[in-house]
Amino acid sequence: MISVHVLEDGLEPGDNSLFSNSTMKESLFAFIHGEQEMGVSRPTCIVSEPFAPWTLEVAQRAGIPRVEFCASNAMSYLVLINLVHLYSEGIFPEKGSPTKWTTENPVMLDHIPGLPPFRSELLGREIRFNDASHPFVKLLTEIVSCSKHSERVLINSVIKLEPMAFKALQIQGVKAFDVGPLPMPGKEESSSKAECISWLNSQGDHSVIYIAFGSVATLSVEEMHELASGLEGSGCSFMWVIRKDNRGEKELPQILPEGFLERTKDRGLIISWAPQVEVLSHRAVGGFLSHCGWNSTFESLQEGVPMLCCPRFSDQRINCHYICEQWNTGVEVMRTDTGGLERSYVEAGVKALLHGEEGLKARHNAQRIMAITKKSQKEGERHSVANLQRFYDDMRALCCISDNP
Ligand SMILES: O=c1ccn([C@@H]2O[C@H](COP(=O)(O)OP(=O)(O)O[C@H]3O[C@H](CO)[C@@H](O)[C@H](O)[C@H]3O)[C@@H](O)[C@H]2O)c(=O)[nH]1
Repeated sequence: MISVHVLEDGLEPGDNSLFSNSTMKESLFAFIHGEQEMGVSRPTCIVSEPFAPWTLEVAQRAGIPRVEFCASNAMSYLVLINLVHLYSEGIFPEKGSPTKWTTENPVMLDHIPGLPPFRSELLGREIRFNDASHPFVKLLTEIVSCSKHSERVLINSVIKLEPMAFKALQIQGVKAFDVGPLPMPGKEESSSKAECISWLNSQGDHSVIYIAFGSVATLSVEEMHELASGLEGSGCSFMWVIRKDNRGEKELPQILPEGFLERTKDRGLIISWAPQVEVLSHRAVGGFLSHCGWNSTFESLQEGVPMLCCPRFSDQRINCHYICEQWNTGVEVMRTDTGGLERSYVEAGVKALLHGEEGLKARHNAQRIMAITKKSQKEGERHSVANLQRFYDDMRALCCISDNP
């Protein structure tokens, strides 16, 4: 049974200072201490997000282990804990000096022990730093140090999908456990479920492109226009999630090209939140245009749906690399020189995925991976469940907790 306790964080609404916060530190310690006093349900460990290194100090004060949970995959975790090392190798140009590498002119990085060389552009612009005093670099240094003190790292992935990254973690001494895929909690607006499914029921097999950018990434109005025009030009049916927070106070006609809704009303459905897993498992869905968030990537693989990749930031480039180059379960939308969306590229990508040779191959590979996932589930011994149990047993042993305290 899971019981949820809400702790005081001392933050103003909208303040996301998760990384270091003394109120949270004290609240968490007081909570653990209180539970320990009561004895019956004393915590065995702290399971912490890597980006909250302050939880290590709380765990040490409470005398319990800290374990990390990585909501993304093993490769992303590996990159995270090696970034400071990459910075110190000088792979990022000094301010003012000519760029050593760019997206257009990538170089191969071979600095991560245990990992084959990978293309530099997998590391997005937002994490390319050359200044050791930058707050992000300082945070990373703390993350790396805490990671070394973590008993285990639970990763929301499966080893069969990324054996090399798990191997590299092992080589680097990280005790990584694959515990994915973990189910995602539903969201309130799933009341659109009946509408979505009934609309999909009226569409042909594999004829619909589903478009969603997860819960964080947003598109500018210009990008919305390019995406909409590309969809229109493709002539394909589409289901498009435009979150309320991505349109603010504006109504749909204000953020989409003039007349777009009217012209596409017979073949398009726009909603503010979809029952994504149900949508992906529907026979009518032929492809998923996605930002490549890890959960979306995983869900698409589990349902055998090929992807049209449009990564935005963070681990999404790594996920896109897996999709397009390792598993071959999708294709990437071409970008403009400045990295933006362009209608003709969107149109070409949608057509290629739904009707082209590349799309057919991607679907075939996605279905092959889906079959592997389903098979291992059927065998009843889901590796991840076994790993979670093993982790739990280990933590209990570490804390010397018996069943009858
Ligand atoms: O209309 C929608 C849109 C999304 N989802 C669900 O929301 C989740 C979205 O997760 P994900 O694809 O991982 O995207 P984000 O929510 O943006 O995830 C953040 O966290 C991920 C895990 O760390 C990272 O991989 C991403 O880069 C980061 O943006 C998935 O389970 C979807 O099924 C819905 O149910 N309905």
